[in-house]
Amino acid sequence: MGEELCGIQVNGMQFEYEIQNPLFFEFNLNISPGSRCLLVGSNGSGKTTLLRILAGKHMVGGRDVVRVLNCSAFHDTKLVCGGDLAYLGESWSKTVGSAGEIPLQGDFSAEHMIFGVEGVDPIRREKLIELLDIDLQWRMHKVSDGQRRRVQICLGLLHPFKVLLLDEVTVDLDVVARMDLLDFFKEECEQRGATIVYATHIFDGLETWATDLVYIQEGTLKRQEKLSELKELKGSPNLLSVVEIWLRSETKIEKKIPVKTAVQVKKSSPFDASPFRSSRHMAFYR
Ligand SMILES: Nc1ncnc2c1ncn2[C@@H]1O[C@H](COP(=O)(O)OP(=O)(O)OP(=O)(O)O)[C@@H](O)[C@H]1O
Repeated sequence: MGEELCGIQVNGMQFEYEIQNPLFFEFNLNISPGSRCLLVGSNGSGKTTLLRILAGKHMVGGRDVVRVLNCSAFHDTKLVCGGDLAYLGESWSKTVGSAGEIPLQGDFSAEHMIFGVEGVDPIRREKLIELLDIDLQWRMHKVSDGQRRRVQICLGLLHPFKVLLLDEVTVDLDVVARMDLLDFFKEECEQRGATIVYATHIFDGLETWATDLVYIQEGTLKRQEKLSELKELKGSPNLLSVVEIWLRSETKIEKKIPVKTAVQVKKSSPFDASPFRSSRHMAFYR
């Protein structure tokens, strides 16, 4: 199969953060090229984890399990290095000891960062700077969250991606920037055949933007449909109300995990490994 015919395929994927409790088990997904696919699900359903796996940030199974553009998302590093696979997710941050993740606020100018990326088409760069209304003199330690986010998005889009994975990136943007960006993404799919997977809880304007929808619950694929064929959308005011009904009617999923995978663990108190176990340690958090 030629690369251009491939989008994203996941075949029998298993992934767990905790060995006795896989988040994804025998998970399959097929996203065709040129789609603008919304990834929906409640908090903790696995959207970010799935996008990070598709972005090659976790090694999951062998080379055949997670395929993007007919390459292994994790093993074929040329996907990301060459710019074909782009991921825009969590905001720039760094981990600082006990403070955890804090926003990265070095004194860099927007110009320094954007023009520091090599091999970029200057016309595409100008277009993105204008689209995102970026002032090249912005210093990253003195701008608002939304302004910093615009620079991050610009950097992520400088190379003409073939597959773009978006994790709630428009959340800090004002309504104009968000709508302009969505129009740009639509253009990229229609003109270049790019594929986009977009995880979000904000559905405004997405009924006409998206072509496909994937709904997951607790790591299980519940629905995958063309938006134009989504029956519920015909009888509902908007996508928000359709998704709201799905999420409100969720019931616990029992995963059929083979006994040898479901390692039996000794019953222990949830506080055994907790930093809050000792009241002496709690003093740090007062
Ligand atoms: N680093 C981690 N270690 C252990 N468990 C994790 C880790 N990250 C996520 N999880 C768990 O995996 C599950 C899926 O999390 P994930 O962040 O993928 O969900 P999500 O659908 O993106 O949620 P949200 O809508 O809140 O962003 C959650 O139950 C979460 O607690």
